[in-house]
Amino acid sequence: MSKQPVRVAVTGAAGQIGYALLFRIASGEMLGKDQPVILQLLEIPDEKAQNALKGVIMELEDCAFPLLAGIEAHSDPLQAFKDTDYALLVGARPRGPGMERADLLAANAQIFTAQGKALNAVASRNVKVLVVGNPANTNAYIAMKSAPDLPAKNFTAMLRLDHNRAASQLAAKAGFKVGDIKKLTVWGNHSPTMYADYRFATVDGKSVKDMINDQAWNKDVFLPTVGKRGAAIIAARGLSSAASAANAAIDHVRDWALGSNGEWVTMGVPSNGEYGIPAGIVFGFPVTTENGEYKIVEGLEIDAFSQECIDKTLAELQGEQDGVKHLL
Ligand SMILES: NC(=O)c1ccc[n+]([C@@H]2O[C@H](COP(=O)([O-])OP(=O)(O)OC[C@H]3O[C@@H](n4cnc5c(N)ncnc54)[C@H](O)[C@@H]3O)[C@@H](O)[C@H]2O)c1
Ligand SMILES: O=C(O)C[C@H](O)C(=O)O
Repeated sequence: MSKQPVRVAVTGAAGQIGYALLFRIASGEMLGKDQPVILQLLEIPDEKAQNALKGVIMELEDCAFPLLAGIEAHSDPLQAFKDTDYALLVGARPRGPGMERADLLAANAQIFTAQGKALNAVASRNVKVLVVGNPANTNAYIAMKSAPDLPAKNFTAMLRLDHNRAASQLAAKAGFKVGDIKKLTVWGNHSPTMYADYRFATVDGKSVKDMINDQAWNKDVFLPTVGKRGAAIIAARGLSSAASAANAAIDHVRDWALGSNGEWVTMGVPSNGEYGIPAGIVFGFPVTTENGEYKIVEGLEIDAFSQECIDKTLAELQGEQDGVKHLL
């Protein structure tokens, strides 16, 4: 018997990431090749954005995806999030010329407060939320705080792009196949302060740290390369990463919904105090996923260098989250 469709809301649906994301969701790459989906797409109430969204919908129709059970276009989050099972919050206010970081935080706080409230009011009580729009961890925190009737654990931020970038850099350095790496993680904020940690990583049971055995490369090449990869792509393309970000969103939600088969993946999730991260901070952690739930991998040893890196990214996040407290 065929499955009932699930509802997937995507915000910023006419943007760059949306264009790289929607077709893959509709083809079954995110929730499985047997799972019909209804897309509930949100764009700003602006003629140009709504027209662009119409064009994207025409293209979705023209793909004749057998799993695409419906498409809706909206400009109001209360309609876009109605009964939704998944919400991918991609749309955000980009930093404009002369805009200070505090202005960016405030502009996004407004968007994610409204969207959190709308999810609280109308989404499925089990909605799984992924925030992609930057600053992703803080936006997820704002949405979570604005949705007190939904489980806090259902609000997550995207660190998977950092995780995938780290895997790829390590594979190139040590000469293994990128898909063979296990037990890699990225701690903290989706920003240049993130800490990509390969101390526990293995390939065919062998330690990646031992294979590389070069702490200077870790500190001076690997971490800055992964941390500044987004900026390097903007410099090269003149636009921020979109296909790789959409790919990471697919990976994040697929593993959350369908399970990681015991493997570690990185998700930005609200802390319950693990590793000394204050409760409620949305932080990148290693997790395993099963039956639609994630579980933070606990008990890992944190050495002095790692603690220093974790403290730095935590301090940045606390600064961001303190900066929006008065708006919540
Ligand atoms: N977490 C990550 O790893 C990661 C990676 C890459 C990009 N990003 C972020 O993702 C976001 C989207 O990137 P993009 O390249 O698609 O940008 P984009 O500017 O091409 O598209 C964003 C879209 O969101 C829409 N939008 C803005 N505010 C909205 C709102 N309140 N409701 C609904 N839609 C809204 C805009 O109209 C636009 O169409 C940016 O914030 C970017 O910095 C995050
Ligand atoms: O949009 C950006 O500022 C960069 C993006 O978060 C990325 O990591 O590629």
